[in-house]
Amino acid sequence: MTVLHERPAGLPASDARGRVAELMGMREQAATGPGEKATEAQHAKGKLTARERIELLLDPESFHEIEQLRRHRATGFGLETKKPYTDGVVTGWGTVEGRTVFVYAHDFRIFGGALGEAHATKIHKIMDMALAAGAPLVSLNDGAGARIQEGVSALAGYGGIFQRNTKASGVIPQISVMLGPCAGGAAYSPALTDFVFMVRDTSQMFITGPDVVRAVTGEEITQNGLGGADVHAETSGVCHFAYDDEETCLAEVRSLLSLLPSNNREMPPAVTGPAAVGGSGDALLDLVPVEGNRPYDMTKVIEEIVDDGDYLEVHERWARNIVCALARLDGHTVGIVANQPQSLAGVLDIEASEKAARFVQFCDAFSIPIVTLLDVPGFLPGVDQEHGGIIRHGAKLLYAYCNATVPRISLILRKAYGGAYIVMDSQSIGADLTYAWPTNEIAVMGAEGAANVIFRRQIAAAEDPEAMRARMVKEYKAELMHPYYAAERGLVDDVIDPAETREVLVSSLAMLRTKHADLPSRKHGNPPQ
Ligand SMILES: CC(=O)SCCNC(=O)CCNC(=O)[C@H](O)C(C)(C)COP(=O)(O)OP(=O)(O)OC[C@H]1O[C@@H](n2cnc3c(N)ncnc32)[C@H](O)[C@@H]1OP(=O)(O)O
Repeated sequence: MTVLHERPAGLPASDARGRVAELMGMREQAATGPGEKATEAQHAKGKLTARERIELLLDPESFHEIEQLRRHRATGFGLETKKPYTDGVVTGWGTVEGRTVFVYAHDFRIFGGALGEAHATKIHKIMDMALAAGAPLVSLNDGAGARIQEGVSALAGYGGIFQRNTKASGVIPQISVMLGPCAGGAAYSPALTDFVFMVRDTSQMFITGPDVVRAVTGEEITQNGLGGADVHAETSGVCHFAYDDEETCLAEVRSLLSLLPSNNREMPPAVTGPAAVGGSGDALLDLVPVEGNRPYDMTKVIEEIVDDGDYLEVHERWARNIVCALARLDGHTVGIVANQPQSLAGVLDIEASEKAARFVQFCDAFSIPIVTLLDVPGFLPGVDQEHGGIIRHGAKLLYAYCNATVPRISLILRKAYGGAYIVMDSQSIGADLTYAWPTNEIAVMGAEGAANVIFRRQIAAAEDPEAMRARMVKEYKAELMHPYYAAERGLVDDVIDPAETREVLVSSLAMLRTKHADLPSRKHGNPPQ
C-alpha cells in the first residue's frame, strides 16, 4: 500500500524545476498506484486496472483526470499510514467518438475499491460536472461497497451518489459497467442508472454476499451463482448487457454511447454520408408466416428493416418474449419494441411488460423515436401471473407509452389481440402513425375463442356442434379479422405492402422529426410500480 508522499531526494524545494519534478513524481506515484504486485494480482483475476479500462473506453489520449492527488483524512484502523493518492477511484472526462463523456473507475487495488468519504466526494464532483456539462456518465465499478473503516461517513457517501443518480435520471445517459465484485451500495447506484453492463465470471452484484446469505437463510451459493452476469442477464433482469471479457464489454459501451444524445436537450447523433442500406423488403414476406400460430424470429425482421441490419438488443436474454433494441433508420437512432413470436408465442407477461416499459421510458427521456412491431396473442393467462401482479406490471408499459411524447409509430405484422394490442402502442393510446400488413388479424381475441363465447348457444343447440363452430369461426374471421375493419374506422392509418415497410417507416420518421408535444404541467406522474 502506498504511504505518505515524500519529497524526492536532492531536489531543492525552492527551485521551480525541482517543484515541477516533485509534481511529476507525485503524479507518477498516483498513476502507478499500489505497484506491480497489486496490478499482477488484479490481472491474475482476469481483470484490468482502472486506468487500463479508461483507456479502452475513451478515445486515445482524451482522458483528463481530476483530483488525482486526493487522499482521505480518515483515522483509526491504521488508515493514518495508508493514504494512497486517488483514494481508490480515478475520475475525469474524455471523449467517445469525439463527444465528451465523464467517467469514474474504482481501483480495486486500493482498499478493494471500497468507498470512503474522499472517494465518494470525488465521485459526487464528477457526477455534478457531468450534469452541468450535459454529458453522459459512465461508472467502471470494481469495488467492495462501503469502506468499513470509515463507517457512517462511507454510508453517507453512497447516499450522495444515489441522490445524484436520481437527479441526473432522464437528463444525461448514465451507464454502469460492473467489472468486479460489487456489494451493497456498489450495487444500488447501478440499479438507478439507465444501463448495466457485466462481464462473465469476473463481475458480481449483490446486496449481501454468499456468507451473509448462508448465515441468514442457510442457502449455499457461490458469488457467481448469487449475482454473476448470467444470473442478472437472464433471471433477475438487473443487467442489460453481459459479455465474456472486459475488452468486448467496453467496446459495446462505446457503441451504445454512439447511439445516444449527450443529454435530454439534444437529439441523438445522426449518421450522415452514403445512404444507409436496408434489407430487401420482399424477404419480409417470407420471414413472417401467415398462419397466426407459426413461430418465427422477430430479430430477423428487425435486421431486414434497420440500417445495415445492425441493432443493439437491450436485455437480450431476459424476458425474451419481447425484443427491445436500439438501431438506426436512415441514419437516425430509433428504439424498437417488438413481440417475439418464437418465445412464449410473443405474449406479454410480467417481465416483458417491465422490460419494455423501462425501455420506452428511456427512449422518451432521450428523444429517441419508438417503432413498435406487433405480433401479440395477448397477455399470458395464469394464476402465477395474476398473483404476481400482471395488472400493475402490465400497466407500467401502458403508462410508459401513454406518457411518451417522442415520435411513435406502430406496425402490426400479423396478429394483435385484446388488451395487449391496446398496450403495444395502438393509435388509441397516442401512436402518431399506425400501419398494418394485409395479413393482419386485429380483434378482441382469436377466432376460436371468440366463437366459443359469442356463439356458445348456437353451437350447443346445433345438430353438428363442430360444423357449426367451424362455420362461426369462418364468419367471424371474414367479418372482423382483417386490417380493413380497423382501416375503415381510422384505427390504422394505412395498410401497406410488407415490401414497403422500411420506406414507410423512414419517411414517417422524417415527417415526425419536428414533432412537439407537451404533457400537462405537474410535479411528476405517479406511475404504477
Ligand atoms: C452500504 C454498503 O455498501 S454495505 C457493503 C459493505 N461491503 C461488504 O460487505 C463487502 C466486503 N468485502 C467482501 O465481501 C470481499 O472483499 C469482496 C467479495 C468484495 C472481494 O473479495 P476478494 O476479491 O477476495 O478481495 P479481498 O476480500 O481480498 O479484498 C481486497 C482488499 O480490499 C479490502 N476490503 C474489502 N472490502 C472492504 C470494505 N468494504 N472496506 C474496506 N476494505 C475492504 C480487503 O480488506 C482487502 O484488503 P488488503 O488487500 O489490504 O488485504
